[in-house]
Amino acid sequence: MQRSLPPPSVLPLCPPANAMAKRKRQKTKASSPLPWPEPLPWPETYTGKYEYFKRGLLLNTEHLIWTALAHVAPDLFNKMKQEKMVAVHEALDMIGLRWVGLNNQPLRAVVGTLFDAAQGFYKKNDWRSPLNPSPVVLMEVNDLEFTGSNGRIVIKNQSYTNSHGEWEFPILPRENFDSNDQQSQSIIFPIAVATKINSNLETLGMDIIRRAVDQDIVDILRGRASSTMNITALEETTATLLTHTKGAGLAGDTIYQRKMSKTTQQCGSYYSDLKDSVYLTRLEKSIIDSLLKHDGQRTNAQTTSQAGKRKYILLKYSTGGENWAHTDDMKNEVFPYQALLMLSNSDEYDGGEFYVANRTDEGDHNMSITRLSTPKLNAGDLVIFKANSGYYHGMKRVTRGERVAVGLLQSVPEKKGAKVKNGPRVKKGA
Ligand SMILES: O=C(O)CCC(=O)C(=O)O
Ligand SMILES: [Fe+2]
Repeated sequence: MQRSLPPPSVLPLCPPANAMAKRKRQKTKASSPLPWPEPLPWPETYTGKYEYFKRGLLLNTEHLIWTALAHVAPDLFNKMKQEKMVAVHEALDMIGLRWVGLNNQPLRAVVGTLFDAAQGFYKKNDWRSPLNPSPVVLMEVNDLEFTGSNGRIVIKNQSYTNSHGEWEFPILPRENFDSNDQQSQSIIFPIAVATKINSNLETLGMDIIRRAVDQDIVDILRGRASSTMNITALEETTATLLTHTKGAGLAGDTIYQRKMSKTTQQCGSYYSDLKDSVYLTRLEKSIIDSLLKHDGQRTNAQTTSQAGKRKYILLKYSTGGENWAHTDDMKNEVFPYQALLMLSNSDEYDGGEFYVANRTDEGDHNMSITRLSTPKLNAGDLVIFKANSGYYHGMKRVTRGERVAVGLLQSVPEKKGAKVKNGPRVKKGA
C-alpha cells in the first residue's frame, strides 16, 4: 500500500460524470488502472435519520475519505474485519486523519458506507486496483481537497491556554468552601452552572483545573491503579481494549494482564469501569469542592433526582498507547461532560496529551478541524470537557512511560424525543 498520496493536482478525485461515461464505453485492458467511481450520493436515510451525521466532525469529507480508500489494496476488501480496520486506518493516515477513531460515530457511518461501495466496485471490476502505483509524494494536509469544488480541509493543532493563563487558576483556600450535602450529589450540574468553567467549555470545549483534587485521594487512587498489573484486582467490571484492529486506538506495549473466565489476556492500553465505592464518592466530593472554588462562587447545584447515572472509568495507557478521537455516546445514555483526573505525575510519562477536536465551517466548502491539546498534566489535575455535542476527544500517543487517569461521567436523564439514534453499524469489514 502507498504511504502517501500524490499532490492534489493529480489526486484521483472523482472524474466528471461525462468522463466516467466515456471511459465506460472504452474497453479497459485487464492491466490498465480502472477509474475510481464517483462517491455515492449520500443516502437520504442517513442524512435525514441520523442527527450525529448532520453535525459530524467529518461531514462533507466523503470525497477525501473515498480518495484515501482508493489506496487500500483491493484484496483487503475481501479480508476479515480486523484486517480491514487496519487498512482503513492506514488509508486515513494519508489524509491527515489517522487520529480519528473508526469504531465511533460518525466516521463509522462514512467509512462503512464508502467501504461497502468500494467493495462493490472492486467486485464488479474483478478486484483490480483502480490506481497505478503512485509516486510517493508527501503532501500538506492543509492542501487537501475534500470536495469537487476546491474546498479545503485544514487540520490545526493548538495548545490550550485560556483567559486565565494556563497556571493562573485561582486556588482558593479550602475553608472558603462551605460544604453542602446536596452539592456532593451531582457532578454535572455544578459544572453546568459554574460560569467560568462553562464559558471555557463553550468556547474551547474544555477547561483545566490544576491541582483540583486533594493529594490524599490522588494517592489512594494511584495506589489502587498501580498496585498490581492484574486488572481483575482493581474492582473493575469490564475492560475495553484500545486496539488498532477494533478501530479505537493503539494498544501500545503489552504489559497488563486481564483474567478472562479461563484464560489470561494481555493488553497494553484500556479503559475500564470502576465500581462505585467509598473512595470514588470522596473523589467526587473533592472534585465538586474544587469546581466550586475554581468558580469562586456558590452554585445552585441540583439534587440527584435531576442527575443521571454516574460512571467512573479507569484509563491506563502503556508506552505507544493512543486513544483515537471519539465521542462518549453510549447506547441509550448521553454523557454531556466528563471530568478526567490525571493520576500520573508529569515525570512518569511523555506524550499522552488529551485533546478536543472541533470543526469550523468557513464557507466555500472550506473547513478546519482544530485539535486543542492540553499541556502536560500532573497527578491531581482535572480536565473538564464536552464529551459529545459536536466535540470529539482523544489522547495523543504516549511516547514514554505509563499514563493513568480516572474519568468521571454523569449522564443526564434523557428528554423524550431528544434521543440521538445509533448510526448504522459498519458492516462486517469496516
Ligand atoms: O485518557 C484520555 O485522555 C481520554 C479519555 C477518554 O476518552 C474518556 O475518558 O472518555
Ligand atoms: Fe472518551
